[in-house]
Amino acid sequence: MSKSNILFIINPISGGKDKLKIPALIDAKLDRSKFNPNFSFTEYVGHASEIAEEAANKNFDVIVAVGGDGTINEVATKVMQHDKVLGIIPFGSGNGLARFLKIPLKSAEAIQVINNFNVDVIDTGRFNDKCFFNMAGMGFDAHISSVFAGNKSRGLTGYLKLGFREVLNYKPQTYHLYIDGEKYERKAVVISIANSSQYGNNAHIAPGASVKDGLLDVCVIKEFPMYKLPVLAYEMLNAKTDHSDMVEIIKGKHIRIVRSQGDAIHIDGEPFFMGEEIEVTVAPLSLNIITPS
Ligand SMILES: Nc1ncnc2c1ncn2[C@@H]1O[C@H](COP(=O)(O)OP(=O)(O)OP(=O)(O)O)[C@@H](O)[C@H]1O
Repeated sequence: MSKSNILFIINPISGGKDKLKIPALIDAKLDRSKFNPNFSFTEYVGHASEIAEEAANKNFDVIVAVGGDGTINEVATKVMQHDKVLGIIPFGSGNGLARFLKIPLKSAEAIQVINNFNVDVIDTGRFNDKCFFNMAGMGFDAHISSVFAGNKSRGLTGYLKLGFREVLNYKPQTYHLYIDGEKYERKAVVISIANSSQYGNNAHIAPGASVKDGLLDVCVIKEFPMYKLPVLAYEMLNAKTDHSDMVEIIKGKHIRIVRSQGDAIHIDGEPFFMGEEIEVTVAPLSLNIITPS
């Protein structure tokens, strides 16, 4: 069997520590009878996407994102467009997609998953012209993401501090949702469109979501009194939001969202701005990805 050229794209600012040690660890653990490895470190936002595009146009068959959901998004978009294979070494703060796919968070074990080379195919989402792989949405979390983006370092603690500060002033919005022909009007704090079940850090907003069902889960977090925040956190950490009175989940293939004003949205946790109308679709079984068998 001929060896695959494999490129590891490492994001030095994503949440995990010790990324500089990754090349040495890969050198020690990667199965050289299957792979010829190469490494690149990202230097700015969007760089992972440029590196992945270049690698896909050269002779790399497998491209590995070493980072969190944002890095995975940039790399996976190019991998999918060029019909290559994506690998993940989770190194983010949340690692939503990696956790959902049960890719080990310990790097040595994640490298072993790559060595085993079990290639699966999963659904992906579109949010207007942008691809998403784990979760995209709008509302309070997107607002926080856009404020947090100015921070030099990532990490859960800073994110939580900012969240507590902003939550007191945040006002819910009214959204018009058109899901596979049905119309819903909802006042919400957050609208999340879930491909996998979880936001990251084992917070499951859409416990019944599957990346292989050709559907997206529209999760509406309704306005709720602050004292119920711990209840929502408990429900998410225990994957119980499908029975919550704070969260409504509607599955669909084609979703149009109309809101009163353009505002921040997030795509796999990274902030962008979009206008009042957003079209969301699913591309069933469209990404080749290495998962534990
Ligand atoms: N050298 C760099 N300097 C600044 N930003 C970078 C650099 N390299 C990559 N980025 C950006 O960092 C963003 C966030 O990375 P990533 O999502 O991997 O980490 P995270 O936010 O800690 O993880 P998670 O999304 O799982 O919580 C990516 O969108 C990427 O564009």
